[in-house]
Amino acid sequence: MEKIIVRKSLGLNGNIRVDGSKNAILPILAATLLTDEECIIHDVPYLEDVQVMCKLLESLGANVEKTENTLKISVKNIKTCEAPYELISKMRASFLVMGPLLARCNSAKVYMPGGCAIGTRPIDLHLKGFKYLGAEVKSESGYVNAVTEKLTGNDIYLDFPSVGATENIIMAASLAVGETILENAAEEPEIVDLANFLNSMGANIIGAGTKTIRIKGVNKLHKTEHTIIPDRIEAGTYMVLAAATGGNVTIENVVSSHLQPVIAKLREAGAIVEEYDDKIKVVSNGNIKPVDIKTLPYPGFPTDMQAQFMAMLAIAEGTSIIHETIFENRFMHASELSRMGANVKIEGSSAILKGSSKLSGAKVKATDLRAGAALIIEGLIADGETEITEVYHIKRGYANIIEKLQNIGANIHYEE
Ligand SMILES: CC(=O)N[C@H]1[C@@H](OP(=O)(O)OP(=O)(O)OC[C@H]2O[C@@H](n3ccc(=O)[nH]c3=O)[C@H](O)[C@@H]2O)O[C@H](CO)[C@@H](O)[C@@H]1O
Ligand SMILES: C=C(OP(=O)(O)O)C(=O)O
Repeated sequence: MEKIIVRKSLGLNGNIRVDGSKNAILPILAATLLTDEECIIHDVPYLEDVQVMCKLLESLGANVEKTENTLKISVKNIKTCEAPYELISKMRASFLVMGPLLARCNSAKVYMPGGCAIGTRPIDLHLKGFKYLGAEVKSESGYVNAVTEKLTGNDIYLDFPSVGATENIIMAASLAVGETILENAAEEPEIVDLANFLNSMGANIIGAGTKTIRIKGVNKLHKTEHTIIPDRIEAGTYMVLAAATGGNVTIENVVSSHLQPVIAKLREAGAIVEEYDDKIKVVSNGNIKPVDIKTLPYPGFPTDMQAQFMAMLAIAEGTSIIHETIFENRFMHASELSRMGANVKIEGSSAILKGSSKLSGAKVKATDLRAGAALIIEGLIADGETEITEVYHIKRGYANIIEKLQNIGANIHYEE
């Protein structure tokens, strides 16, 4: 069983380049199903999730060509409108093929992506969107079946600004007849990247990045070439890691406007954060001040950075409170961090952290992707050695993380 071994490594120093965004490329890969022409995608992060999505596209009829950091995808013909269980069940984002399949073939059968360690993660808002666009949607045992004569634009209000539902609806509405107005849409930068990708294929989408998105359906989408935005969560993870270890690290290939809540909270915690055009430098003496955090939809503080901050705040001089409002079960990392000496108590959707400077390495388990990142951060500031298992979670979202951290002086490696 593969493990990550981490030893205390303070004062990390150097540069790290961030890859293209996982959460941007996954919907964009799904969107390639909307055209029979070739899509070329640059700055591709070769993550486990990207490999799964490519396999899923291939199972539906895509021809996928990989070269260094670039993917060429053509889906001349859709072979089947049924997305297989084995691939859909591997990750949540696989459900994003439903909107494109429905738009291109007028029918789709997709297995439920299911819940996961961070919450139940229902898909009701995606399905509500398809129904409003004129599809007949049936949830059968374990899968969703949807058919339509032709999708038709409509006004859709999302009860919650779900990232995935916004993406699925935008993709489906792009080839619908007439206009769709999506209210209370998610505003994440990854939504903007998807809309830019679709517009470059000939779609007519305005308002992405705001709460109201207008999509005028077009008859056909065509070939395109697109570069994925930098991964703000990967960047944020390295920023926290630099602050927690008392480092001096420059993170390259970042859009600092995507990281404002993370920057603000790091500054409150005592780190110096300098913003440049496409770089951010984090300098810290390792003395962390307590801060309170509340996760919120963008532009609020991202839930995907909550675990990493918890790891850092474990050594703060005082009490911090973290309130998780997006997922109902996203504190699985708390008990793993406690094994290393973090003083954290969970009360409903809040975690109360009493800073403790005494952390020591332990055998711990990555319960999900960001939990895994948090354990790496904790391992770098804890005395002795930390052994992290279930590292496949970490590989879902961080390409070459071990090499990147070794390059800035971290004592970390894989072990079989
Ligand atoms: C691949 C990808 O982009 N993943 C991101 C995406 O996930 P994802 O798109 O799954 O997240 P959503 O924004 O949809 O989910 C947010 C909340 O809405 C709920 N919900 C969602 C859909 C639905 O139909 N019904 C419903 O109740 C979810 O259970 C959750 O509690 O946004 C999350 C919130 O920023 C991030 O943590 C994930 O990293
Ligand atoms: C929760 C995450 O991703 P996903 O939605 O792909 O599970 C994440 O990136 O932290």
